[in-house]
Amino acid sequence: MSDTPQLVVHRDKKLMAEAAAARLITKIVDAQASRGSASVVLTGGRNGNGLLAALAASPARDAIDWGRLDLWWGDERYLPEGDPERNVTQAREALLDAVPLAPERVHAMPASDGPHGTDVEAAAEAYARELAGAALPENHAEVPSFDVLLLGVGPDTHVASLFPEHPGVRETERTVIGVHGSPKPPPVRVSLTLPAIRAAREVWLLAAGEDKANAVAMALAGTGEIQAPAAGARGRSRTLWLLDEPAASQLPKSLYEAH
Ligand SMILES: O=C1O[C@H](COP(=O)(O)O)[C@@H](O)[C@H](O)[C@H]1O
Repeated sequence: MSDTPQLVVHRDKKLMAEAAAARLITKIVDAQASRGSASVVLTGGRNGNGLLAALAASPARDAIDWGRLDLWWGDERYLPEGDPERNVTQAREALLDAVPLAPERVHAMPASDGPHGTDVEAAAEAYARELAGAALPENHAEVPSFDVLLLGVGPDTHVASLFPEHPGVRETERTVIGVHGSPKPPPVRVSLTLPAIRAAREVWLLAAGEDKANAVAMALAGTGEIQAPAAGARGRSRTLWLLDEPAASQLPKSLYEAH
């Protein structure tokens, strides 16, 4: 596990999204070149969707072999298929509908009008089975060895749908959970847990805007993961925080160099 997070701070959120998109394209192309395919876990939220929109606008997106990319989600709002608040709906609008993905490699989390109906626990178990089925024996884990797992950081330090002091952030066994009573609407969600997140090779945390400054400072100042879930999101080989200057404004300047 990479214990020391790396920080990259960009001038503003547009540059941050463009630079993160360029970084992700390179990472996917490299993984496809060395392992034949790549796997990325997408996040919802403003910064995750900003990255996807920047990727859609980049001419370099054609360097990716879209048919050899697996997409997973870190969390989902448990709503009907096509609901505009679902993370997958927003990702489709930002990027996925514009690129030639293999449909069987787009692993959206279940919807509330799907086979599990309102039973979000059954939906979480089904997604956990799908992840376990995709894990290779050499991964020695219940989830695939994701190349990059993206996480938007909420103003309260939540990542995926793991909220401060909420039961989900204490989960140590399961890889996917149903979330009830989320402090941020909608109240019912599906989320990867911290153990599943920590199986990724690289975890990239995205935060832009002054409303994220306190959360970023808390998570990077040694606050525990129960109080600040973002502090518990670490990759096996790298943990990278991608910020804009307003989001980094409460960090000591000695921690980073602005780009
Ligand atoms: O609800 C969610 O919020 C977070 C952060 O969103 P943001 O708009 O404050 O950047 C996101 O990471 C998560 O996937 C999403 O479901």
